[in-house]
Amino acid sequence: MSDTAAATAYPYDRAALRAELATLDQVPGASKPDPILTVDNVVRRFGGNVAVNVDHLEVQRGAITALIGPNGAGKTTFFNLITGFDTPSNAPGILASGDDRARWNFNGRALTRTNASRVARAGMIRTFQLTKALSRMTVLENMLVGANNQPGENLFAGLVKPIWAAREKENIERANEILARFKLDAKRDDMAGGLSGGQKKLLEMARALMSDPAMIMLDEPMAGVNPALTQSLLEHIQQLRDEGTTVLFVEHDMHMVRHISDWVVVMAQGEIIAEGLPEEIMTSAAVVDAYLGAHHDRDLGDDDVLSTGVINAIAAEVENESREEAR
Ligand SMILES: Nc1ncnc2c1ncn2[C@@H]1O[C@H](COP(=O)(O)OP(=O)(O)OP(=O)(O)O)[C@@H](O)[C@H]1O
Repeated sequence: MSDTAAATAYPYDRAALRAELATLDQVPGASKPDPILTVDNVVRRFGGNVAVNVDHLEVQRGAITALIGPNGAGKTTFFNLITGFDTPSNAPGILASGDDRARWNFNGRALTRTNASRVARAGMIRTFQLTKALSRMTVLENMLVGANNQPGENLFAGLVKPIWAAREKENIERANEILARFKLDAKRDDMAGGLSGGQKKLLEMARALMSDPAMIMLDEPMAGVNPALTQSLLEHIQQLRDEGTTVLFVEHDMHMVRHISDWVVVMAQGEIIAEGLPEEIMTSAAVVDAYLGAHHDRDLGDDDVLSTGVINAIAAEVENESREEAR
């Protein structure tokens, strides 16, 4: 790409995207210039425990958005809901119009309460905190499971050998390309069960790309990855964004959050309590005070800083500020 093309290739040019994000209100539920995902009124209860209670969230197309928050904040449950692996607790048809209050739209399509395989076909693909690599299949076979044009998915195509064979060939070629990019090509015929934890994470991300998603949702991509593979994972995520894929990821590793995200959403006790640019979310005076108290010399990159107490302190701080502004 020429320099001029790169400079005008918004939203995939990071500097332009960042500049646009910097003009936004840094408040929970902030409107984005071009949201790929919009979520409203999503509630999930487990008995008396409200795990997720998201009023409104917009995820900017083409950006890397980090979803952070302490253990039990509701991040994974939120991922499960949006991707059809779980269903909201709001009763459908609660409005007089018979409309479902919980709703989310992705890439121009209503996906509320849509099952996981349809969500995947709509272009929203997720990975899991604990990798779901199928250990008794080879690496290549795992990749083929990720293709969303598998012959078996369509009875007609499955029965007609030429269509089946052509698709399989196409899928194998694509799998080979992606495996090479992730430096897993040498492992192609090995059982996935024999890969290291970090390689399984890479395989999971590689498999997610088989269906060419518009948005990839990564649940703790760095957990269990050794330092040697960390850099490689970071580069893959940034490369995806640079190619136009929207990335939404949950992560406890604050160095990673600060290093690669364009926007940060903070969740606590099921709610979105703050949103903003990474440097502002992690260094704004209110947040630093709330996180660190007297320890101003400490780096917010430290994982342990994100304790529940600290997040609750931020929530209180944000609430106080909005109350003062309302006066
Ligand atoms: N299947 C379940 N049954 C009962 N409670 C659940 C279930 N899944 C999650 N929860 C509860 O919902 C809340 C949110 O959990 P969730 O795993 O979504 O948080 P999280 O932010 O992803 O945490 P972590 O960072 O530790 O992964 C927690 O209180 C958790 O105990």
